[in-house]
Amino acid sequence: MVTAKVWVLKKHFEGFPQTSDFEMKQEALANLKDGELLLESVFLSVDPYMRPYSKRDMKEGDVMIGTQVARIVESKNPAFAVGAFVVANRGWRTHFISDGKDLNLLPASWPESLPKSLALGTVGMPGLTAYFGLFEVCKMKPGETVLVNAAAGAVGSVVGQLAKIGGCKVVGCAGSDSKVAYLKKIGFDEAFNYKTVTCLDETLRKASPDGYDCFFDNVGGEFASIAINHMKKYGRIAVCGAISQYNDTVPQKGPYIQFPMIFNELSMKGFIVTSWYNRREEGVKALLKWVLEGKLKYHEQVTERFENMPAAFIGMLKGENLGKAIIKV
Ligand SMILES: NC(=O)C1=CN([C@@H]2O[C@H](COP(=O)(O)OP(=O)(O)OC[C@H]3O[C@@H](n4cnc5c(N)ncnc54)[C@H](OP(=O)(O)O)[C@@H]3O)[C@@H](O)[C@H]2O)C=CC1
Ligand SMILES: CCCCCC(=O)/C=C/[C@H]1[C@H](O)CC(=O)[C@@H]1CCCCCCC(=O)O
Repeated sequence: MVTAKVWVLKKHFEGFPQTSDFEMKQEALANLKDGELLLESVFLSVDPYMRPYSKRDMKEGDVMIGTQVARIVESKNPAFAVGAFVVANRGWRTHFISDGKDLNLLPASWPESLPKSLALGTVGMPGLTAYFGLFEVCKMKPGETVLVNAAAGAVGSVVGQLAKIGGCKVVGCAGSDSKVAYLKKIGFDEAFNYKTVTCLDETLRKASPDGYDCFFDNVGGEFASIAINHMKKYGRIAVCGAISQYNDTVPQKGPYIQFPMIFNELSMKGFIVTSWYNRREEGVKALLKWVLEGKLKYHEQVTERFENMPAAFIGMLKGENLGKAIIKV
C-alpha cells in the first residue's frame, strides 16, 4: 500500500497567504482496481490562480488545487504504460490513483533534451495563455506595439517573446532589476522595473511615445488604470489576470475607464485559457517548435522537495520567481 503526502488548506487565506494556512497530511491509497493507475508527481506547479480560486471554490480541509507532471508507476489500464508521463490536475499530492480519464499524456514526440516540467509552463497552461491571449484575444498584428506586465513570469515571458516572433515591438515591466536584465536578454525592446520608476505615466510614454496597440494585462489595479490611457486608437486589451488585487482584503477603487475606452474606441476582453483548449494541440505544437528552434527561451524557478510547496507558492506571489515556478518532488 502506498501512502501519499498531501497539502491541505488548513485556514482560508486572509490577505497574503502564510505557511501556517497550510497543513501537510498523509493519505493511504487503496490497491488498484482493474482500469486504474498509480501515479507519482515528479513536478508540481504553483500558480497565481490558486489564491483567488481557493476563496471561490475551496473549503478548509480540502487538498490544495493544482496540476502536476506525474509518472505512471503501476497500471491496470492497458491504455497507459508504466513509465509514461502525464499532466494531471490532482492538486498538491505526491501520489494518486486515476482511471486515466483526467490525464493528458505528454506528446510522444516530447524531446529528451527538454525538461518535462515545461508541460506546466512554457509548453503548458501558461504558454497557451500567452499564445491564445496574444493571437486571439489581442489579435496582435506584425508591426504593432505590445505592452505586458509581470513580464518576467511564466505567462509574461512567453507573451513578450511571441510578440517578437510575430514582428512587434514589445515593452515589458517586472519587479526587480535582474528581471529587467532578463527581459532585455530574451529580446524585449524596452523593459523597466515598475517598483523603482518615479512616474509610471512618463515611463510608458517614453517607452512608446505613439502608445500601444495591445496591452496584455496580468496585473490589473493601478498599473492597468494608468496604462489604459496610453492605448492607441482601436487598441486591444487582454485582461488575463489581476495579481495586484488577489491578496486585497479591501477592494481597490476604480479604475474609471470610460473616457479612454470611448475616445480611443478600445476593446477590452477578459479570458480564461481553457476556453481555447479545443485548439490545445495546435498551441502546444507551435510552442514546442519555437522552443526547439531556440526562438522561445524559458527559465524555471525550481524549488526542491514537496515539503516546500507553500513556501514556493508564497514566494511566487511575492515575485521571487524568474519564469515558471516549479516544485521538483
Ligand atoms: N486568464 C487565464 O486563463 C490565466 C491567467 N493567468 C494570470 O496571469 C498572471 C501571471 O501568471 P503567471 O505567469 O503564472 O505568474 P508569474 O510567473 O508571472 O508569477 C507571478 C508574478 O506576479 C508578479 N506580481 C506579484 N504581485 C504583484 C503586484 N502587486 N503587482 C505587479 N506584479 C506582481 C511577480 O513578479 P514581479 O517581480 O514582476 O512583481 C510574480 O513573479 C496572473 O495574474 C494569473 O492569474 C495565468 C494563467 C491563465
Ligand atoms: C480573478 C481571478 C483571475 C484568475 C485568472 C487565472 O489565473 C486563471 C487561471 C485558470 C486558467 O485559465 C486555466 C486554469 O486551469 C486556471 C483555473 C484553475 C481552476 C482550478 C479549478 C479547481 C480544481 O482544479 O479543482
